[in-house]
Amino acid sequence: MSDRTDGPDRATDGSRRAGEAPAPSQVDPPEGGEAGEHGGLAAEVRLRRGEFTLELSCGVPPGEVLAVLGPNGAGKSTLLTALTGSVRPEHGRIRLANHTWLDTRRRIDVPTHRRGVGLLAQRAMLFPHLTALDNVAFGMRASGVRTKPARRAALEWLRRTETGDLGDRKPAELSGGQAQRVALARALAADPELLLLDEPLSALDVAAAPAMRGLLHRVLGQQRRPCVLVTHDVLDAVVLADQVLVLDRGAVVERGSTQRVLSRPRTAFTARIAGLNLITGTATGETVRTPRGRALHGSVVEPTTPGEPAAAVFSPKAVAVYPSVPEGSPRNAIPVRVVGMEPLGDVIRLRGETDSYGPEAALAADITPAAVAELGLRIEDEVFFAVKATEVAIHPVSGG
Ligand SMILES: Nc1ncnc2c1ncn2[C@@H]1O[C@H](COP(=O)(O)OP(=O)(O)OP(=O)(O)O)[C@@H](O)[C@H]1O
Repeated sequence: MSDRTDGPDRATDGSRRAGEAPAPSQVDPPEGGEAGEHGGLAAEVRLRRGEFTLELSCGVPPGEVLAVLGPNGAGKSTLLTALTGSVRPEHGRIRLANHTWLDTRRRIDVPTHRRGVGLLAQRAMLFPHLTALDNVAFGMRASGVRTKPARRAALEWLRRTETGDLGDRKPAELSGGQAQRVALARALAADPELLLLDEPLSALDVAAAPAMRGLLHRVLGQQRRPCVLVTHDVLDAVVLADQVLVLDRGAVVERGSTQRVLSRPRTAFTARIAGLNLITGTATGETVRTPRGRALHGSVVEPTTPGEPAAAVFSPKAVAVYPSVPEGSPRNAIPVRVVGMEPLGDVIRLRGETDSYGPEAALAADITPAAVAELGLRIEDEVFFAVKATEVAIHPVSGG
């Protein structure tokens, strides 16, 4: 994600100013279906940028967080620009509860400053000449709230973001983590209908990020707005999101509850961020047969139809490493070339590549330093990654 360019000359990061009602012509009677019915977000967009096309639909019920994940260039920022209104899709409809922000068929396109979007970007982008308190009060002041009540409300938001004692400080006197908390208070104080979190922790150092993640968890848990979180960090999705949507090349490749998507990945990208091994092929009973004719035996965790695309998923912890095919063992034995070794807590993560299983067969095994030493392992060694069938979960690839 790139930094947002919304400078401090824009009220509340492009949010609708507090108390400002949406334009009456864009207020629709409630309609059935999707998240919009419940006051949530319902969006479907098709947006071209040069050679790239983003085409998706998504919904977020009120109070829920949707994490958008995906490799670089997948279209995550583009989705946010469509939601904020800074780029107009060729086709689409975006609704928040009974407000239509975009309907290309009906020629409705509510401008950014009239959409109720609260944005927390990578960097806080506070007004440098204002105190933290006045930064938070700014949106309310700009929409006509008098100084005293605006400051009172701002102080309450600072308290909720655990920065109540920092109200008198200027941004230059705040740490990165403190400034980001104040920016969160500012985004929430604008009373947005939709909260967008654009890599909100990626610019924080390793000490500040976990604390801010914890704060976001508490604050998001208390509020009723739908929230879209773009992140590269799977931990953000695990801690903060109810639902996950994985984008690749402008399309949704996986979606569902965070727990389901990350425990049963369907794509190599999701498996990698979830820290799992994935081999894809076609289902044949309790086996996944790879395009190169290999079979991986496992346990079916979601019913598959013979011949349909299926994934075999297993944890690096379940892998044992052998210098040759383990004899007489009911294990899958996958020939790999060791391409990397790195410490991971008290184990060593071994990275292996195999040509025999398929294009995405980069696999990991977590073994003890003692085992690495005993095997005398070196990069480029040819070994076998062995995994018991009971440790391999088989599920269909379609239907995400
Ligand atoms: N203004 C633009 N004009 C043309 N193409 C663009 C423009 N902005 C983005 N793109 C292209 O759109 C695609 C999606 O970009 P986008 O920034 O949405 O991806 P992303 O998932 O946010 O990536 P990252 O994780 O690297 O931030 C890329 O191929 C990018 O080159």
